Amino acid sequence: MSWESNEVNVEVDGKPERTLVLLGRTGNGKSATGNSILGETKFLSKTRGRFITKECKLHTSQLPNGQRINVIDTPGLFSASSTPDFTIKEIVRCLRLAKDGIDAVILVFSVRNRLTEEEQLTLRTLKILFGSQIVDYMIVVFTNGDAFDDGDTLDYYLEDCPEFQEILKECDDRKVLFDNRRNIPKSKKEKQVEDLLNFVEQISKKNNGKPFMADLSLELRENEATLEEKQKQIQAMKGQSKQEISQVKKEMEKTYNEMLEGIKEKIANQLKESLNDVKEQLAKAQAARQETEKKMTEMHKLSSDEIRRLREQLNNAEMETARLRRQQRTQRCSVL
Ligand SMILES: Nc1nc2c(ncn2[C@@H]2O[C@H](COP(=O)(O)OP(=O)(O)OP(=O)(O)O)[C@@H](O)[C@H]2O)c(=O)[nH]1
Repeated sequence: MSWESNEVNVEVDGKPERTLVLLGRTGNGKSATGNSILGETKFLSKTRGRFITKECKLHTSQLPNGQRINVIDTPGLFSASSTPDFTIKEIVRCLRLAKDGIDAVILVFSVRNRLTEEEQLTLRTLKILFGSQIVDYMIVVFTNGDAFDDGDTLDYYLEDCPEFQEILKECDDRKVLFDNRRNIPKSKKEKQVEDLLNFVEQISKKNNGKPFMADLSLELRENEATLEEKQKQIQAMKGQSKQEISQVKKEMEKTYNEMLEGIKEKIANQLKESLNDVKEQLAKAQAARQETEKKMTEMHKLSSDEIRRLREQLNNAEMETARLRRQQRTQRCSVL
């Protein structure tokens, strides 16, 4: 229990618990945002040293209205350095942690970091990987709100960042600015969390209370429930022979592994598709950049040639003027 009774007022539609997943590049402030949402430091954020989130983790807090807030922090899942195996493993871990599905996907960006090329393709990647309905659950959090302490605003900042336009348009402009520093005024701390959680409630209403990825989470949970049931059966088989017990154990492990492999394969196929798409988009962007550079070099060469030509013309004209002057002088001398 972290938020005290008079803090963070959110109108809830009765759901006792909400699960939020934080996604974003390493260093954008996911763990720090998770702590701000929970109202206390539960995730390790690299304030000092070089702590990097290595696997999906869940922490929980309770709001004054009794609602539990589960926050899942993730490692940088879509960076160029993450292998597909690692990403699949972490997505499965995240789905397992989100027992009742995901109520909101929080995309975390920092107003202090420029977007990388991969980040610019975030929306495409997420849509291919998780389906286009992901946008109905998305909220964009911009961290390092303190960068605007001198009076700038997020809207003013975004005017200069066309790369965010599509993401924000697709998620109905659900965006919140977070200042994750610990010693900020209490009212500021509460307001940013309240704004975020009000968006979560809005999302739930819009999606008729159905969380995101609920089906896959349910599939995992049901299989885990079967697994637990089988384990109980094994414990109850005390009178049976070792052979019989080992047979049931084997069957149980086989069924569970098959289910897990099925889910992993589903995710792997979608991941492959999204990685190919990212590769293709990056190659296109690189080709376009090379083409522009080539054109610039040609233009530069053309203008250098032009300058050289004009300079030669100028030299010739000067030489001609000098020649004419000399001629005039000679003529004048011969007349005299
Ligand atoms: N001034 C300021 N610093 C922030 C803010 N949010 C995060 N930071 C700092 O940014 C750095 C990175 O934050 P993290 O929360 O560790 O980032 P992360 O995205 O979780 O990174 P990984 O754990 O590596 O995935 C830390 O030093 C934070 O203290 C903010 O709003 N303002």
